[in-house]
Amino acid sequence: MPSVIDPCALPELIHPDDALPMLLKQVNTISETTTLDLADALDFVLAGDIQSSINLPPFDNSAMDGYAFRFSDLDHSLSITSLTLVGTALAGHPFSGELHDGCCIRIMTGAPVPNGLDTVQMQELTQAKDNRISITHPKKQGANIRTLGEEVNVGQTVLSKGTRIRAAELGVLATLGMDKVSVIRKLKVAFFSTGDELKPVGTELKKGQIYDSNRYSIKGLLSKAQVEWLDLGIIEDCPQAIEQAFNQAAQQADLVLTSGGVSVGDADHVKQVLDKVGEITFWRLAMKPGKPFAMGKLNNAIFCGLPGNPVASMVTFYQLVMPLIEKMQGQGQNPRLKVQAILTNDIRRKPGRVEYQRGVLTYDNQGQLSVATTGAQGSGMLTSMSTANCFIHIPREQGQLLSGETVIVEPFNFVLS
Ligand SMILES: Nc1nc2c(c(=O)[nH]1)N[C@H]1C(S)=C(S)[C@@H](COP(=O)(O)OP(=O)(O)OC[C@H]3O[C@@H](n4cnc5c(N)ncnc54)[C@H](O)[C@@H]3O)O[C@H]1N2
Ligand code: MOO
Repeated sequence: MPSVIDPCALPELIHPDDALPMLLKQVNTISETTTLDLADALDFVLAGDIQSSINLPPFDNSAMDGYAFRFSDLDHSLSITSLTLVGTALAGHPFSGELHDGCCIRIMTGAPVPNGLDTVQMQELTQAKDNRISITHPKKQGANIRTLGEEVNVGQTVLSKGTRIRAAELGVLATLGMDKVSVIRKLKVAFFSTGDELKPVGTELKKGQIYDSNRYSIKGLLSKAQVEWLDLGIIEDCPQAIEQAFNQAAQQADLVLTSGGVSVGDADHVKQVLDKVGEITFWRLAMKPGKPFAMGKLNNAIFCGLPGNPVASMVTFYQLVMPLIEKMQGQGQNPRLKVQAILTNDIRRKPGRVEYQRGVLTYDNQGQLSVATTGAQGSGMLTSMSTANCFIHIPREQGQLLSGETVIVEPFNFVLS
């Protein structure tokens, strides 16, 4: 029984592992699709399965620069056979001459292997003298040939609905010869910061004011998530102004994100306004940072209220909003990689909330994964996110941790890197 509990860990707080399915249950995938030129499709999500209309490779071709011949023409009582050179095949320029017994052709990587020849030997294992080529025997018939359809057959499903088109998928679609692709339209996300203390960058600060950093980190995250975003700026701590911004955001977006004003302070109006003009699905999670995270609905839009503390807003975006965006965009959930690592410093903490400490994960020359925290973990210290390459996941009931203990680490994926 732990002696001291985190005073912020009220019993009614929802475990983030329970919050995520609740959150995902509230959202549907966008049904509208659009057809794009392949060149414009990067980072969109496929609206349907992709079946190949061709075989890959479309013809037998050489995997090496060398010589093509019939395996049966080799004298298998020897280890080297001399064959007669009768022509050349280059990529894009097939050989079209006669092939008699005991002949070979010079062939380059990617060139079609003529009907009747069945094996290629790489140039380095051959010797050319005039039109005679001495070939060191390959181990087997068919060596160094990439055969028709060995990767993909006509009609085969190559990519599934819900796949995000990354560089590799763009290339795969091009390999299939597709110039157009049907995708799910981009999610529209509106966001604003709340807080009378917030000033835009490029202006001068008066006493008590700070710069609005959250709109920038959230914009960065939204850009990585490949959504269409609408920045509604900084909204003052005034219920009427927040209500007006909510209405504007909900008219234009599928998802409305705010930062700040979701805790219990006298100027924290976001939750009350949401309660008035929309509906609250849940509020306050047993997570650190990120406790006051709120989720709800604003007319047809989904609402997520991120806490104002800059690290809390990024952590809740990554842990909760990102999976929600993935679902709304029709993408399968990206499984988050988690690994075990040896902690190299003590962590003092009280049980009560799941914690996402910022860490630096390293792989040492003994083949060991080690992790150190980035230092002070205040949820206002955004430099801790910038220094980190991973989260150290600490379970709700865990008390302090000592150097040398094994911890679970979640390396940042492309959204945070
Ligand atoms: N009595 C309690 N106080 C607090 C609690 C609590 O449970 N009881 N929770 C704490 C936790 S945990 C968090 S996280 C914060 C979150 O509060 P809010 O979401 O209401 O955020 P604000 O009060 O508006 O701001 C918190 C903090 O962050 C700064 N901030 C806000 N917006 C931005 C921005 N866009 N860019 C940069 N920095 C921002 C703001 O100035 C405050 O310092 O509440 C705790 N309090
Ligand atoms: O722990 Mo709060 O959730 O970020 O400061």
